[in-house]
Amino acid sequence: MFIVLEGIDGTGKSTQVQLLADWFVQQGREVVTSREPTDGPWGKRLRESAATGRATAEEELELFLRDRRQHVEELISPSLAAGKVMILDRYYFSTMAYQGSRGLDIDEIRRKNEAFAPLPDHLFILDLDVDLALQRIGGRGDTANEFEKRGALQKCREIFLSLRTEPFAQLIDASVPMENVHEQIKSALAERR
Ligand SMILES: Nc1ncnc2c1ncn2[C@@H]1O[C@H](COP(=O)(O)OP(=O)(O)O)[C@@H](O)[C@H]1O
Ligand SMILES: Cc1cn([C@H]2C[C@H](O)[C@@H](COP(=O)(O)OP(=O)(O)O)O2)c(=O)[nH]c1=O
Repeated sequence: MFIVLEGIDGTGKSTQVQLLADWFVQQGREVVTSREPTDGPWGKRLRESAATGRATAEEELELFLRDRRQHVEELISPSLAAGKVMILDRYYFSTMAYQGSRGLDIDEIRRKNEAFAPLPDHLFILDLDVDLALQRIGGRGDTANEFEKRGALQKCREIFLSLRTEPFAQLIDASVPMENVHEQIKSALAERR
């Protein structure tokens, strides 16, 4: 089973990945969790470029694709082939949202990814107001840099919301306490099994 959690920064993805993984382990399932960008060489370069000043959108897209190709080959596909539950914190829907918000063509981003990246069985889109998300990660959105970030995140949120009609997608209200978000995800899984 391949499960992906998406949403803008601060929506609670890494919190929910951990809660969900613990729940599957309690059911006796073997679980693998991971995240993108990865901790591999391409992912490290992406985090560095974010720290040292941004690459162009095209360069970023290229790096995310390289990082993801390696992730699929080395971890995602082998884990699924072994019958494990694979839970990911971000996947190519983040590329559609973030690099799409920088002006790249969203359908083309999707095509380039789906050429090699398997579709998830479940995509949970954690949705939260941008101001609340920024509050959770400690940014108030009132410096020039944060103001710019706020606008970009707003676009990302809209792109994530547009994915809710995908047959494998489920919109999750991330504004409620974390235990309640976890319950929403578990009941969506139970309904679709
Ligand atoms: N449902 C929730 N309500 C309030 N705070 C939350 C909730 N879920 C997570 N948090 C807190 O918000 C912050 C961001 O959560 P995190 O899981 O790191 O988000 P993400 O991985 O999406 O960036 C953390 O401090 C976390 O403890
Ligand atoms: C996977 C992915 C992430 N990103 C961005 C989203 C985040 O701002 C950043 C991820 O960095 P990370 O440090 O993992 O942040 P978070 O804890 O919020 O997930 O990279 C893209 O722009 N494109 C992508 O394809």
